Amino acid sequence: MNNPPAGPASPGLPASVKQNLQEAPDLVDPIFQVEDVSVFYGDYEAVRGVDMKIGQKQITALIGPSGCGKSTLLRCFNRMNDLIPGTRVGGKISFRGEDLYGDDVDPIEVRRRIGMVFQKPNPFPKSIYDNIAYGPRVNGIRRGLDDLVEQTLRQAALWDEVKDKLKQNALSLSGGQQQRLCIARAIAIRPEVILMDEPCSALDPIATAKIEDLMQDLARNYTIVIVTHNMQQAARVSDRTAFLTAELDSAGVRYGKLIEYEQTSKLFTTPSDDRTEAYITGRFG
Ligand SMILES: Nc1ncnc2c1ncn2[C@@H]1O[C@H](COP(=O)(O)OP(=O)(O)OP(=O)(O)O)[C@@H](O)[C@H]1O
Repeated sequence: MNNPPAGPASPGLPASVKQNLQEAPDLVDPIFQVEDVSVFYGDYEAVRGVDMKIGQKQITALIGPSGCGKSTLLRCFNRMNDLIPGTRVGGKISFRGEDLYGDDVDPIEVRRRIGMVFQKPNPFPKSIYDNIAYGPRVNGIRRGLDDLVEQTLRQAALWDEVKDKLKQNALSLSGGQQQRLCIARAIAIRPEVILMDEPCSALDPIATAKIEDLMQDLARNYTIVIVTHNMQQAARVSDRTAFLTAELDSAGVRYGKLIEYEQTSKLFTTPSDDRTEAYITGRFG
């Protein structure tokens, strides 16, 4: 992160996106604190030495070229990497001040508090209603499910489209509706954080716009961390952006590295590292 300033920035974002870049609130009281985090798949170090803080009720975007470790880093935030055999996380991630990887921490409880939405919509092959009610039922909620389902679908901006077909199979919905249902399923158990791994990459621009609007609504109550390949999306929705890239170490081994982490408005207008500027202007990646 010590490169000289990149000079006058000429990032390749459309003027409409640049005009709307907002100053993010200050990063006080972060919900996650990441200290010197490295992730290994067996002997391979996919991500090396990441330090960052994630703001509460903010949207944080992770961007960077393919293979730089965005999804790997994202999965660290709710211990999804634990589910991949041979994966090891070094360094420390604190969640609300507690070591997320501490011996007494239950990873299932972690994933209840920190939900995840994936690239490809993956509703259960059950009714729309049961997709939403599933998590609350598993958590012992039996009463008031109808209200909870309605409230959750409203929060996910899906109620009006599905209220007359709650018993219909969720797989009959469009891709964009399925993804909003997956977001609704994630928020039905009232998590504190929602992790999103390229949630719009399988969607058309109209469905993408709906998810982006939804994210901004949800950020009033939830912390969101999103991996996206779409820089305009990062610029449109996020408060802070982290740019990662893959570098070669002295032994010629590739590893993912955090290059710059800043307010989104700053990163996309006056990046301080040449590599960030090259990426956001489309000169590499
Ligand atoms: N389960 C795994 N086992 C071994 N190596 C993996 C595994 N998952 C990812 N990797 C490797 O770790 C590195 C980072 O991968 P990751 O998927 O996190 O990158 P990414 O930036 O999210 O990429 P993309 O944008 O293409 O999705 C890559 O070299 C990848 O091959």
